[in-house]
Amino acid sequence: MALVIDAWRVSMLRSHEYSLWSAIAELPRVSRGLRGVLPGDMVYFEQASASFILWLEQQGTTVTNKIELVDLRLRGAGRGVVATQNIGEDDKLFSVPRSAMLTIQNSKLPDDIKAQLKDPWLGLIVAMIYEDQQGADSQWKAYFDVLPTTFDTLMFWSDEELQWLHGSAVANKIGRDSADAAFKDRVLPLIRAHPGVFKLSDSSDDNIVQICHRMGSIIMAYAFDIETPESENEQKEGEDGWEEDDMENQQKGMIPLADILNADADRCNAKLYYEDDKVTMKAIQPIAAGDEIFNDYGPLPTADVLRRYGYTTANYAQYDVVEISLEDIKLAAKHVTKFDEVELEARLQYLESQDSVDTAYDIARPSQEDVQQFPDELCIVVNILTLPQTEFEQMKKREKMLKPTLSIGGTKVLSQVMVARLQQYLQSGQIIHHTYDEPDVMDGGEQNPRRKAMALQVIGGEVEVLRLAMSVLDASVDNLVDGAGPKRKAANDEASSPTIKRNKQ
Ligand SMILES: C[S@@+](CC[C@H](N)C(=O)[O-])C[C@H]1O[C@@H](n2cnc3c(N)ncnc32)[C@H](O)[C@@H]1O
Repeated sequence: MALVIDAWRVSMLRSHEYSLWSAIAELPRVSRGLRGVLPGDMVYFEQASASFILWLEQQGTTVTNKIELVDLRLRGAGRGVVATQNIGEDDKLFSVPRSAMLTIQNSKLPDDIKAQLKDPWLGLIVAMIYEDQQGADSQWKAYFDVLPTTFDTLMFWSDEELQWLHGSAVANKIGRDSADAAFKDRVLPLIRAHPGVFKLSDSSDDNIVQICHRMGSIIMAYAFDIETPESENEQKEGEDGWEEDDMENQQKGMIPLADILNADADRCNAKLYYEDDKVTMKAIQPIAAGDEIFNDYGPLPTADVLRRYGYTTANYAQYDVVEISLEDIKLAAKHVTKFDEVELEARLQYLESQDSVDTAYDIARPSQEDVQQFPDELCIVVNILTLPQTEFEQMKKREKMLKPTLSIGGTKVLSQVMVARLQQYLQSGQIIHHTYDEPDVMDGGEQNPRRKAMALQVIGGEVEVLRLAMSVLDASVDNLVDGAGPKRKAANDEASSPTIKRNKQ
């Protein structure tokens, strides 16, 4: 099928002219509507898009004339791609040559520096810093001009803003300190050791670490795990007779245009296919004219979408989870059983010896496909922690683990944990003062109302998971009298085998 780059370019330039001029005519109205988007930004945004499209063509990218790059800042989604005509399933949307990808291999970073960068993430960060510093001399200049310079990912939230997420385990997963340490210990010395290469001699250490954070955040939200071309695999296979592990065949890289697609759970309608010399984005279902083209970020909880990508939509709520820690479980077990530390510790040591205890567990929504609301591993832990002493001794002697069907004791422990977790969420203050549909969350002089609204969405989703879990635990009390326990999904029923499953999370 012939892909028509000219039509794409012309259509883009037309739409560029149209949107540029109509935007200028409507500036007072548009800029009021676009929070934080100033008139100068509008022009720069359009120009950067137009240059990017010309650059794609120069790089050998081919694009169907049925799609268009659009400005979605009104709904806080930056740039995106929409269908301008109906698109059929399997239709090619665009192909990007491998030579246009920004990878450490394709970068002009000197080979001796590349050789020192074994970590794919840090390697790509350094390659991007190098290319960005080259300015107009970089192959990717026009691409850098459409990449973001500010972020709403959690890495960039202030401590005060992170308080809005109080209760959610996501606040502990940001990894700012470890990223800082990696940048200071491994990237900074490399950059300082090659002042002629990186052109950052005038920048302070803090400044360079900030640049690392910018590139790291772009990679987190935009990069792909790039599959090695089949031909290279065959070559390698031929050399030593062994097929390489899939993970080893992947490197991190930026794929211009493929990464302009936004994503939303349930609305993914396109997929990237790797070929020897290029990657091709294809429609995986019919797409109607006017519809946005979406990629897939996978089944991520809202909290992780916010952490990694800096936005939230209601569609990810189906994957929301509440993390409960082993510490929370121990406290609740102590309260329910009245066992002393020694007794509880003996059980934990036993679980540890069986490789059957983890530091935290996720409680999921009951509706989540192929995911247990209460993981079997968790059920076994709370059952064993609450087992009467004689039964615990017998179990050890028999060398057989309990079934993962929740016991009365286990259910009580989990109920206690849910109550304790709910209190932690309440301490964020958000649940008390706001509800989902209270628009005043956007007002009240808050410095960053969008961030606050997104935090509220995360907390609201996780509290809903807790509420659903509590109602299942409550309802199971009657069943427990018959020893049935809370219902689990049929698909997971193999887990009720008498031996414990050993898959650590
Ligand atoms: C791979 S990029 C997509 C292109 C991006 N919109 C741009 O203008 O560069 C991922 C980023 O796009 C934004 N994004 C992706 N999907 C979104 C959605 N459904 N709603 C809002 N923003 C979205 C987020 O800022 C995310 O970090």
